[in-house]
Amino acid sequence: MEVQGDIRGDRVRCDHTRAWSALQAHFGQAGRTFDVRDAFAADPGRYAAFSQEAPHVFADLSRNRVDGATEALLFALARECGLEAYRDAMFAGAQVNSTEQRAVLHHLLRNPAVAQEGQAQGASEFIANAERDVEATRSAMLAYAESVRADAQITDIVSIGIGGSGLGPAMVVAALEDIGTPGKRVHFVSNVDGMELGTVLRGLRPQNTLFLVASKTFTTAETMVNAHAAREWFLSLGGSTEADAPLPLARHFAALTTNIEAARAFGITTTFGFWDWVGGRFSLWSAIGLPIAIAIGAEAFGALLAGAHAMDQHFRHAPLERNLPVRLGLLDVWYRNFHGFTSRCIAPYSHGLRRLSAYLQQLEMESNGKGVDWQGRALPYATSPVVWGEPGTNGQHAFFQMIHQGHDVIPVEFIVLRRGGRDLPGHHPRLVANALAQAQALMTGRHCDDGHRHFSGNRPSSVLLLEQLDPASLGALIALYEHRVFVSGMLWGINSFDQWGVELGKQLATNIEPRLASGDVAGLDGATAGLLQRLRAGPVR
Ligand SMILES: O=P(O)(O)OC[C@H]1O[C@H](O)[C@H](O)[C@@H](O)[C@@H]1O
Repeated sequence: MEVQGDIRGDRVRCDHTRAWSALQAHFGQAGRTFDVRDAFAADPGRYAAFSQEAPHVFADLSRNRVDGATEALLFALARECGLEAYRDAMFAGAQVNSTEQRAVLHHLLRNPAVAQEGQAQGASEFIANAERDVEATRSAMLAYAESVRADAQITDIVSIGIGGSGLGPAMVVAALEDIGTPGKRVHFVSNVDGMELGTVLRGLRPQNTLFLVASKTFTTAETMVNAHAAREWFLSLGGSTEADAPLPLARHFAALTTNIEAARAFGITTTFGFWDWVGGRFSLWSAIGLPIAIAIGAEAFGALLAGAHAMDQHFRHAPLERNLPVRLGLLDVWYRNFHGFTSRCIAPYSHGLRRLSAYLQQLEMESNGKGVDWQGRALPYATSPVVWGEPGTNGQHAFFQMIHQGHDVIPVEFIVLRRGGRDLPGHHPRLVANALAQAQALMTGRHCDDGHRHFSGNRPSSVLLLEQLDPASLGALIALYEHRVFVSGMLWGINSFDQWGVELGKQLATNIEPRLASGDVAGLDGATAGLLQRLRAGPVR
């Protein structure tokens, strides 16, 4: 298929720029000793200058260790690296996933123009074809979702998928459970540990269950093992592979995949496709989002897409200085490579967002946890921070001790909703007060001569404020994170869209599994051989 040119040659790695050297000097002179409290005292306009409006999201970045001079250098860095041209090239369909020679076009999945106008003006043939495919698949998938919602016989939907084929839908369905369809339970199964699927199946009846097998490749070992086990369960309880039988497999299984042939070979006739230009961790907007569409309906799914599209437009068109994904991505580089902060804590003050950290771990760490640049050269600097977290206020009673008083500085991202989900009097104000208090405590600290009670302060945090947790806000929030990862990954000179680092372990597991039965330890390292022999002292089954 024809795609736009390969623009790798236009990239400049961050450490090969003048701005990088200038930032190093700036860090030595001012960055290392920067105190946010002094910055507020010196600049009454600081809150406004470091606030950023974006679609559905308002960000307060004022409690970070940056000032105008720092940001000016970071914007210069972005420009020298060629961020704007690279961003535009991604949107135009260039093969920014260079190690797999693939375009990166998940944004097309949420572009309403694809449905309204068909082919965009001036789009390449490749993009025009992709847009047609998107529209056809989206209509079919949403019609199917509505038919499942209207089907009173189906009470339980079991989505089997892992990584990008599980985390996004599971996170979104949890976040939007308030608008979930009554009478439909959506379950997610990822782990190859039979405890997970077994526990879900225990409460189900085959005639009331729809299985969705979600796998981009339709080869992922965990998903295939679980899908085959689900199939066995279904057939053992009266299901049949015959189309005209009373309980046909074809009616109770659907597949979401780029590998339609493999799904058909499995016996699944209802399939919804997507394409190699949708990375797994960017795929919840595609057919992989079918469990979401069943849970919340086609209209709300459309609102999720529209929120993400609004953020796409902001990222494409806002000047760098007022561009929220850009400002956050640059902050990530500043913290990781100059301050040397190794992790970032995600603290959503929202029970609905309880799976957000897990989702972001894949999005950020699988995208940017790389050690070589796009040409395969070893990088002399760190890339992705560790991303972790738990919803507030739970985290406060667990690990916030370390964030307030531990040796490491850990920037925190507070996610706060103006309006809470359920109207239980008093809960939401208390939740919000806690988020604001934590951010305040981290920054201001509190002097005490007793070292145990001393809070050093000057601990950075950001606040992302949403009106409420609705589909549009959630779509915008997720797209914000996607683009932020693009920005920092671009500056670091890495390919944010491959994941070669997951391959070796998969291959070794394939080699080890038969050895658990045979006991053959030939050629294994001492530790693996020792553990294998110990495990064989009793049956592993
Ligand atoms: O959707 P699948 O092909 O089943 O892949 C599921 C997941 O497994 C892979 O190993 C990758 O690490 C992920 O990026 C991917 O999302």
